[in-house]
Amino acid sequence: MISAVGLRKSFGEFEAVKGIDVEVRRGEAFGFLGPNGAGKSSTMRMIASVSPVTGGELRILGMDPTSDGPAIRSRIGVCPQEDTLDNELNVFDNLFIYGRYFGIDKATCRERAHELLEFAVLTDKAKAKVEELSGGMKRRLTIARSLINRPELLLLDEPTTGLDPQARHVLWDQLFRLKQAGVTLVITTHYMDEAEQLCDRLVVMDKGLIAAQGSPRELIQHYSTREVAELRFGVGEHESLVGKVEDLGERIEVLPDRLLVYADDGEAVLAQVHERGLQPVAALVRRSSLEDVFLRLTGRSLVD
Ligand SMILES: Nc1ncnc2c1ncn2[C@@H]1O[C@H](COP(=O)(O)OP(=O)(O)OP(=O)(O)O)[C@@H](O)[C@H]1O
Repeated sequence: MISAVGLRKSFGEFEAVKGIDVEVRRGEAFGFLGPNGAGKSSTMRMIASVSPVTGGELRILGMDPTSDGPAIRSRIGVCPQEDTLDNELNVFDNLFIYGRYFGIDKATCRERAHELLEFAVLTDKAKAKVEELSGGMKRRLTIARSLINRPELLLLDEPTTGLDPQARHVLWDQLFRLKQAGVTLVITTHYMDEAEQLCDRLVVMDKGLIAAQGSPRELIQHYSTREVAELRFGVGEHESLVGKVEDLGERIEVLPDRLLVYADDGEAVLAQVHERGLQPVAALVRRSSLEDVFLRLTGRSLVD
């Protein structure tokens, strides 16, 4: 569905994407995970064929965005980071009129708009003004709108940023259903839980480059241990305690407010910590996540 080789994007002197290789296969959910400024949106805009490629090769559905932009855009759906719904129109017309832009005939537009309202659980809001919708409803409508041309490939730029946890889960369910229906999804996110929930494969992006790629499980297995013991001591004590616990794990991370000890058996680490007479203010054991992968690869946290 997408093939990028040495893909680059520059804005003047500044290189936002510094040569990345990506292959997205039909039917999968593929993620670009990375912090703000990593180059995710710049990559998505090139894939959406709305921002010119500066260097390297890019093929979308086998076509070249430089020469085949209109043909590509007619076969993909794009859900941008910011809601771009038309506040002047009601919910139904946001779908109907958008469909007309694609040259779809009125009867088909009407039929699809009704179907999509149902899919987005917004049928009873058909006549409502956009401004009356909650943030979650607006995102669902934006996704519904991006499906009006029955795209094979759907691009979603940070689909759940700014939504509360419940609204995020409803949206994930909507995306999951699309995937089951065979739509290829490409998602950018800086939420590790979103990437873990939705993506079959993902790339971790940082500073315009790909730091790692694979399935969430592969990345965690490759770059982290099974578990992590999180130890919270008094403010300013963490650095000085590293020497007392570093032999307990395969790796240690010192964060401003806690020590992370990476080991396959986190409970055994905690037992040793207590045996050594150390008394953390708080301690817990959890499974490794993509956040740990990111920390290992970049020394930074995903969400700052
Ligand atoms: N039109 C532009 N002109 C100049 N610089 C830009 C432009 N668009 C993006 N950039 C810069 O390119 C870098 C990558 O931005 P991009 O939006 O692709 O990152 P991102 O990973 O999507 O981050 P975010 O999560 O904040 O959207 C940033 O440093 C940004 O300031």
